[in-house]
Amino acid sequence: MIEAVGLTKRYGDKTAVDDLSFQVRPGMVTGFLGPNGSGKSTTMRMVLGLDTPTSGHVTVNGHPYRRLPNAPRHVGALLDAKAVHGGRDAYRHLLSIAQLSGIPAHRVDDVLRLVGLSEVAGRRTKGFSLGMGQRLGIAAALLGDPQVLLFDEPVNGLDPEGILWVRNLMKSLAAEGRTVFVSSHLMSEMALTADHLIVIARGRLLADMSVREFIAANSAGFARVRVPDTDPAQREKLTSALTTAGAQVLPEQDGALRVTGMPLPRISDVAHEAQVRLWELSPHHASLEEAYMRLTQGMVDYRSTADPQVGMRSGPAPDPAGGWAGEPGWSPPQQPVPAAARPTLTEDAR
Ligand SMILES: Nc1ncnc2c1ncn2[C@@H]1O[C@H](COP(=O)(O)OP(=O)(O)OP(=O)(O)O)[C@@H](O)[C@H]1O
Repeated sequence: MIEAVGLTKRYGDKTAVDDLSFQVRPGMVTGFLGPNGSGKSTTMRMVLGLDTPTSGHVTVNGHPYRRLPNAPRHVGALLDAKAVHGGRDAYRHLLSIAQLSGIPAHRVDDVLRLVGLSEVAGRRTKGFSLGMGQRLGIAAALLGDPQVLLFDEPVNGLDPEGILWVRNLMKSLAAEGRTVFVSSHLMSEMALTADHLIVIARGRLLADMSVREFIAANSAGFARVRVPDTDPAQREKLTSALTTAGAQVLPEQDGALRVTGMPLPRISDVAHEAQVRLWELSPHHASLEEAYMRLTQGMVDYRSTADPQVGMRSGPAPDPAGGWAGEPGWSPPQQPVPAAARPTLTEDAR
């Protein structure tokens, strides 16, 4: 268990982490989300005793990291996979960590096997690809067979097979009763991996709840409605009838309509009364990515010039009723969505 109470870190005028309190419990994967520069890495560094809080405190299994007896046997972390002595081979890199931490040497072979690097154990790490470096970093985190694990962006640079492997690894570590705290920018991946979410922005806590509760609380469901493509006038007619009846209607790029503020049976009735035939009337379940974008809108410090959120912001305000996104039986998308490349960053004019 990781517990932060009033955790605060200031660098001069900059408050990187601001009065943060949360618990990361064992037996589940807890996702740590936040826009760039929101304080995730600073928080993780304070958990690991690499940075000292300005005020507040954070403990691991009841002790500050620096006072944990034999800390590497209790806590493993992947913070920066590039922070490796490139002149050493993978085996020696891990062996030196094991020796410094009093971990038996046979664990090196165990973790190399676990992460799939046994065959390249004798190769210098400076020739490693980004994905191999991530696997080596994960191996180092697992060396002490710790009960508490922190991973900062563990799927960075991994191919789809590697991403699936990390997902299954996180889940199996949690299923063994370990505490797994993982930050990521890949919302689709978090939806598939995490049970619980801690979301921060500008150093402050925005949400601490299950993935399912998070989506229900931060998204509004909508209906997709499609009329026969052969008759554009029908689309106009339906848009007008639905708007008159109190719904909000937005055109989708593929010709369908996005309707909010009206239940599906009522949409069907309005279409029937307007004598418009429907080819599609389907509920849309918001994704974690959409819910996250809504929650953190206006709280990002950096934004790309070609803003990928523009389409989101033109949508209606969040519906406090939650629409049908919160219905029982909701489940996250099963197909991983390709991750958007990180945009070029420009400082937001605030
Ligand atoms: N050593 C430092 N000195 C001064 N400012 C710092 C330092 N470390 C972090 N910061 C600032 O604190 C804020 C939080 O940074 P942090 O790296 O924790 O965010 P993050 O959520 O991990 O970001 P990202 O998702 O981009 O990795 C940023 O504005 C950053 O510039």
